[in-house]
Amino acid sequence: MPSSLLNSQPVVAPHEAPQQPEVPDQDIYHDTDDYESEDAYYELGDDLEDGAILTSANITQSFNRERQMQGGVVRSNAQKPTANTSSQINDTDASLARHAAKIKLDGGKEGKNRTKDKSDRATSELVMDDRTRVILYKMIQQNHISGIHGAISTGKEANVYNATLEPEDDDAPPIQRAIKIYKTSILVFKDREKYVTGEHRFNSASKGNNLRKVKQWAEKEFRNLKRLRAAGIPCPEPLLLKSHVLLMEFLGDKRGYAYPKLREATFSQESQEGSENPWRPLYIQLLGLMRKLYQVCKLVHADLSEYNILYHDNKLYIIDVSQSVEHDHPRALEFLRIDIKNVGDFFRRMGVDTLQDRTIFDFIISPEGPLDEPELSQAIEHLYETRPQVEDSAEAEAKREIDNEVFRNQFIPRTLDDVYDIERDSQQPQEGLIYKQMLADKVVTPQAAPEEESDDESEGESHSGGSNGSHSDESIFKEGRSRGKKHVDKDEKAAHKKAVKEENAAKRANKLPKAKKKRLIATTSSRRRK
Ligand SMILES: Nc1ncnc2c1ncn2[C@@H]1O[C@H](COP(=O)(O)OP(=O)(O)OP(=O)(O)O)[C@@H](O)[C@H]1O
Ligand SMILES: [Mg+2]
Repeated sequence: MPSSLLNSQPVVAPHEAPQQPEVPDQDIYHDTDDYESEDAYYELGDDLEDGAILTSANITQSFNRERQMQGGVVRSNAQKPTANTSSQINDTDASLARHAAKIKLDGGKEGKNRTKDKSDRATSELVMDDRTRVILYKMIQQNHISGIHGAISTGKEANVYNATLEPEDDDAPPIQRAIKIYKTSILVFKDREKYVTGEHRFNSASKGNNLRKVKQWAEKEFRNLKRLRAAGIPCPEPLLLKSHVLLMEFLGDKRGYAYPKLREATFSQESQEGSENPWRPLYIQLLGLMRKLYQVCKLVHADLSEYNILYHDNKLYIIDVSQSVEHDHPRALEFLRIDIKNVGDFFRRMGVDTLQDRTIFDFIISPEGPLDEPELSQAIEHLYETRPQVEDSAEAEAKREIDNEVFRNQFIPRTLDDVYDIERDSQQPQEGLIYKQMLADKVVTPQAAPEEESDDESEGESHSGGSNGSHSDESIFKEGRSRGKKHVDKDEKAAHKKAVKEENAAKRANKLPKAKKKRLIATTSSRRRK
């Protein structure tokens, strides 16, 4: 690949803000410092199918799109698009290809924590198309890594490789890194669609070719990992994102062995001999992390299980957050419920006395309560202490399982519009409502909505005491702010209408007449033309 192609100007992807400044070549990588503020992808040949040959035809398309995105401002060398039209993407570029020997995709550290799927060979080939190879070469050239030493995991959606960076100090051991490369194979897309659809961060970009979609997931993972880090949730630090290739901190030892997945965790002889099941503290730890993820990061993992948690030294590390969704995603609570089930199933298999799914669900989504350790663990212990006492019989166990099953199959409305019969539901104690978090439980103060809520003040006062189901059924509705002005007193409505009318009349008085405005526009634009 000729260097002229690599150095060509970046193309702004169609879904991004056109006013973004162009970035010089060295900034093509999103680095961790400026990433959050940067909402745009800057990428060469965004519109190409993965692995496609760069021909003069699609260069023209890409150039035209770029021009359109820049509001029709054509660059000075418009006749010569910066990409090389006479070469193909898999032409070798001497300066980059010399790095080829530093990339080893197969093998890796055999034996220890290595996961492989059936089509290992095919998948590693698939993921290493020309584009990916060039990205890796550039990472080496720009000294983000020094080499790749084999796969840690080759899966359906992504391969993860172990890479190292040689430190400046020759005596120091190499710095371990992990590189996750998302696959662009068509098979994985259908499954993933549900996480991106409804995700407001990705609304405008949800349509597009495979590469673009894969880039969204990579970007999602990068951003989500940053949020987790910011919240203090143990996870790999995301270091660099380039297209569908994510460079991150390596969770493992100095020799390049990754920490085991939770399902493969082993405990010291000592902790196994203790009276407590060694899995229990990990269960408590995980529930705390799930609450923090929801409350602080505003995310639901959406694929949480013993496979996406690494374990080391009594500590859990959350990984694989590319499918995680915002807590206001239409299906967030549904995904959360599945996460809770998977986590509970695993720990039950490990012999832990787990809490009911519904109890954990409420604990995670309740806005009140602690967000940090040790208070988080204490709050969970409190849930154990206060749970209804059930005998330890097979019958009681079956009942618990039925309760869990009922909860898992309960319909979770996305909004109150989805609720079939809110009045009927309101007759039930609010504790039992799966959508109770959607109901207003606080009085809306006059400051928050000065105009409409002033007459609710007196009503509100009497309910201001309790926020957790302490009010009567009726109060649920009184306290909530109804839509429209149905609840407003007639006289007040009239007064409001009058005030609005007067305001509009005042505005009209100062308004520039249409004809005058037109004349003004015409004269200024004709002057500009001259
Ligand atoms: N930062 C890291 N450090 C060490 N090992 C990692 C890291 N990230 C991932 N891994 C290893 O790679 C495996 C797969 O990673 P991950 O779960 O992120 O990929 P994936 O999206 O699940 O891929 P697939 O679902 O296709 O298998 C993990 O189980 C873990 O063993
Ligand atoms: Mg995974």
